[in-house]
Amino acid sequence: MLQNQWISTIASTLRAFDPISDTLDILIISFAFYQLIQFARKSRAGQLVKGILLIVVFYGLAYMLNLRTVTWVLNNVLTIGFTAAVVIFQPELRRTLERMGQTTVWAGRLFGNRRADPSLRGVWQSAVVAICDAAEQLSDTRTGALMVLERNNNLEEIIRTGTPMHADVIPEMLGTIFYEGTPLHDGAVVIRDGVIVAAGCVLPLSNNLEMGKDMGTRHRAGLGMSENSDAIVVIVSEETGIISMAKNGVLIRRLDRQNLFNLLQEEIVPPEETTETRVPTLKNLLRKGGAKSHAKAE
Ligand SMILES: Nc1ncnc2c1ncn2[C@@H]1O[C@H](COP(=O)(O)OP(=O)(O)OP(=O)(O)O)[C@@H](O)[C@H]1O
Repeated sequence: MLQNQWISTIASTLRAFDPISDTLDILIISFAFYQLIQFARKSRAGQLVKGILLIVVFYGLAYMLNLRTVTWVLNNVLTIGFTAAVVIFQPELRRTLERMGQTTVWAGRLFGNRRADPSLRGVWQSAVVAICDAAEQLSDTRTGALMVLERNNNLEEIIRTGTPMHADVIPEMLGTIFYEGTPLHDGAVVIRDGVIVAAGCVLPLSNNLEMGKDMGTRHRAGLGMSENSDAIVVIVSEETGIISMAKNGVLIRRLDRQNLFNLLQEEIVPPEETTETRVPTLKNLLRKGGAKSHAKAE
């Protein structure tokens, strides 16, 4: 009897299946679950998600066995727990939403993706050479350094914690900033569009428990910055002289000048302008539109 009921339910569900909208439905839900699992795995919310799943399983069992009081308690625990989780994991959720908002290449270009702006290619190319030269020299002299290379995520809040400046990226300038004893040597330098825009900046520290004991707070700050934004961070250890690069919460260690150059070239230097990349950005169109109307007015 129960079996027949199940079969007729499945049959009616299959009959109502719309290949287009239902496939889309399944794909969206699968993607959402995949993102949720990724979020749980990457953040400290992993244990919490396991706990919630356990409560959901108990809730299902209690419901099937018609345990009314247990069902009522678990129902309330889940409702309150969900609200509490949103409050407790607000930073992680915010970061995840910000990551989702990070534009794809095309959308990025449309809204003015600096990473793909060919007009910055020259300035970034010489900045990358200077950063590599400086990192090598600082490593030789065991001078600690922290350099944040801004990409698409705006680092205005970080810049505000330091001293604003506008200086070309040259090895001598970086060497002077990080020379112990100078007022700006503590903290990080922020480089935007191939120009040093601030020094002595305070970065968010990473909570990563897997970081080696041989790494101090400088590395923790560099890693934290890369977890909280799409910036690339170059770190020179004061103790060991080891050069590292942090990207998306991953630290690549023991780089020599050539390795660092190759990585930065790939990550930071905008590609050469070709007919394919010559896509008008919304920003440029607005700028051009503004310039035209300005010219007409004159
Ligand atoms: N939150 C932060 N933001 C920016 N810079 C930081 C931050 N925390 C530490 N630093 C930088 O790191 C320096 C101190 O780091 P610490 O002494 O822990 O590292 P260390 O022992 O020199 O090791 P290593 O350089 O190998 O990481 C500070 O002087 C400062 O310049």
